[in-house]
Amino acid sequence: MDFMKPETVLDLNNIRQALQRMEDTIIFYFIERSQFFTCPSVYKKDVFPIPKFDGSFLDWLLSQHEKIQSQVRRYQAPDEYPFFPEIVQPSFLPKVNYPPVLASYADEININKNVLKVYVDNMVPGISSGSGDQMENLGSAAMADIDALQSLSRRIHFGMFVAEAKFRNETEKFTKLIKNKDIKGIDKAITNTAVEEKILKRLLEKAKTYGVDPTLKFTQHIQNKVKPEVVVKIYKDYVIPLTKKVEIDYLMRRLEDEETT
Ligand SMILES: O=C(O)C(=O)C[C@]1(C(=O)O)C=C[C@@H](O)C=C1
Repeated sequence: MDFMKPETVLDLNNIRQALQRMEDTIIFYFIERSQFFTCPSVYKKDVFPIPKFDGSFLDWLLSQHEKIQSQVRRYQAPDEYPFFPEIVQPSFLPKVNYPPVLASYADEININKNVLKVYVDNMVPGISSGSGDQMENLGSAAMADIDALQSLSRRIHFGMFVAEAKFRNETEKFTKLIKNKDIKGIDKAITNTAVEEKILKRLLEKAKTYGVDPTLKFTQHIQNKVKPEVVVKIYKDYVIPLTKKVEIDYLMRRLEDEETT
C-alpha cells in the first residue's frame, strides 16, 4: 500500500493485508503492556497535580506526545487520527501532498474517545499482569498504553479505506442504502463473516506463538505473556465492531461528497 498511489490504497486485498500486519503490532504492544499491573492511577483524573492540565496522567502524556508528533506531520498522514485534535500543532516540515483517497470529511470521523474508553475499561484489565497500582511503573505502563492505543486507533480508523473501497466496488447498492439511511442494511453489506472468523482464528495462533519464549516451546506449563483468548475477545468485542462503526459513520456521509465519486 502506497499512499502516494491511490489505486493501491483502494484495493481491498491490500487493505486486508495491512490490517493483518497490524495484528502483529497490536499483539506485541499488548505483550509490552502485560509486564505491568493495571495501574488505575494512570487513568483517573486529579490523582497527580499536573500543572495547567485537566485530565488523567495518560491524557496528559498522550496529548504531549501528539503535540510533538503533529509537528513531524503524523496527523497529516491519511491513516493517522489524533486522540486530542485540539492540541495538534502545525509542522515546520514541508506539507506532503497526499493524493485524496477518502472523502473530504474523513478528518471529522474520529472515534478515538471510544477507543480510549474501551481500552482503559475493557482491554487493560485483561492484558495486565495484576490488579492495582505499581507506583514505580506508572510511566512505563502509560508509555506502553500510548503504543497500544495508537496502533489500535490506526487499525480502527482504517475502516474508512475499507468503506471507500466497498463504496467504489458497489456504488449503486451503497448509494441506495445511504439514501434510505438504512444503517442495518449498511451494517449487513459491510459484514463479511468468513473474513472475521479467519481473523479470530489467526489471532489465536499468533497470540499463542508471539507470547511464548520459543526456547521454552516444548517444555510443560508454558506461560503465555498475554492470554490468547483475551486477544481474540478484544478483537471480537471491540476492535472489529469499532472498525465497522467507522465504516458506517463514513458511509452515512458518503453522498455529501460528490467530488471523490
Ligand atoms: O475486511 C473487511 O471487509 C472489513 O470490513 C474489515 C473487518 C475487520 O474489522 O477486520 C470488519 C468487518 C467485516 O465483517 C470483516 C472484517
